[in-house]
Amino acid sequence: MRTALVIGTGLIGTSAALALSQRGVAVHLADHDPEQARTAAALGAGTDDAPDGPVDLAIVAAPPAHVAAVLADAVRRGAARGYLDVASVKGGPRRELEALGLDLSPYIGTHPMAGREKSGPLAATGDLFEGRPWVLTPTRDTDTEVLNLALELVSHCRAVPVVMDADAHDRAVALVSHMPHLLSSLVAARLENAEEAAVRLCGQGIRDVTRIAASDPGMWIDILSANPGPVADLLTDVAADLEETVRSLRSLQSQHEDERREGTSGIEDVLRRGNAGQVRVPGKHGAAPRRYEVVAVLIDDQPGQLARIFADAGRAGVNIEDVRIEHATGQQAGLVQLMVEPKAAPVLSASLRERGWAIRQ
Ligand SMILES: NC(=O)c1ccc[n+]([C@@H]2O[C@H](COP(=O)([O-])OP(=O)(O)OC[C@H]3O[C@@H](n4cnc5c(N)ncnc54)[C@H](O)[C@@H]3O)[C@@H](O)[C@H]2O)c1
Ligand SMILES: O=C(O)C(=O)C[C@]1(C(=O)O)C=C[C@@H](O)C=C1
Repeated sequence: MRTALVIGTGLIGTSAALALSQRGVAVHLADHDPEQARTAAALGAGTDDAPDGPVDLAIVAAPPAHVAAVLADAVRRGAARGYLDVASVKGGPRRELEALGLDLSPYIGTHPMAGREKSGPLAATGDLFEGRPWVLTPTRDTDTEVLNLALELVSHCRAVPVVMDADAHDRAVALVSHMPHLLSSLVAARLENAEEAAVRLCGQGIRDVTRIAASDPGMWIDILSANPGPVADLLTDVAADLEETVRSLRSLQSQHEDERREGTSGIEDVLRRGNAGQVRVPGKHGAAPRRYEVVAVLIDDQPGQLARIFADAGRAGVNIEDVRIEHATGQQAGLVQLMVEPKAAPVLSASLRERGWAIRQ
């Protein structure tokens, strides 16, 4: 692929454009808000000048409700040799396109399983998709050339291609993305009118559970409107689990020992099922989940601290597999948790301690 046109230069469009530009593809940027395309261009994602003729690949990264219209317009203009979209839902946009009666052979629906709770080009990064699944939904009618262009895009973004049927994709993301998003919003919503004395105690647990609740409601209304059935089915099951959990908790308040025992076993069941589900969440680059040891380091909230820790870990010959930062409420300090292979944990702790870092157990 030599040339690409990204239509919709927000978080996802600009992230893909940055990755393509970094791999030498000439990227043109377009958005119904020209300011967004200008910002993406200023970030080095490409040019906001219109291409002279058809590009190799047009990437539509507009909100799901606009995808079919934007794609249809691009196809009618003959903007590219191949077309794809990156919307979080796949069945609805495809059916809308079919209803428009277009030849869909130069089109493939795709969905990168990476994102952020922030929108717009300023939130974009060229490495957003690295190691993440990127779903491709070819049909019998999809041109091989278009499938290859999509695979090239996925490879330039260093993502992992996963081929799926559009409706199977929508059922899968209902489970791993859409239902969890609503649950995150519901948990965060409990904080809206909570007492300040409680809110200021927020630790890492609630931060982990509520990060995605900060996302743009407009985008998520689009996503959920295009996949309401599967999400409602899952939430019905969650609601039944919640009722059962409430019953167990009420039993724990009982005067009778056997009822309390039943309550304990109900709660234990929920927690154990949670453990069993959590270990199935894939690890880095889609590999089997790994257990890492945590080396916790207390840092001052000052510029350059993280870079120094990483450099010191490098000097100790230790690869950091993952990292988490907990900010201490009301203090200029934070706890950095470095996840490393179990063998490397004592080596890293000793080496960082030697270099003056405060290690916490
Ligand atoms: N945010 C995520 O985590 C995520 C992850 C994977 C896929 N997606 C999908 O990627 C797409 C873009 O999402 P985003 O998070 O980048 O949103 P965003 O709000 O950051 O960007 C969307 C951009 O599309 C532009 N736009 C809106 N209507 C348009 C139109 N008719 N023509 C041209 N441009 C138009 C907006 O001006 C904006 O710049 C959506 O379809 C979304 O479902 C999002
Ligand atoms: O990490 C996030 O912020 C996301 O919300 C990303 C996420 C997800 O649920 O994993 C959200 C929607 C997209 O369609 C794909 C990815």
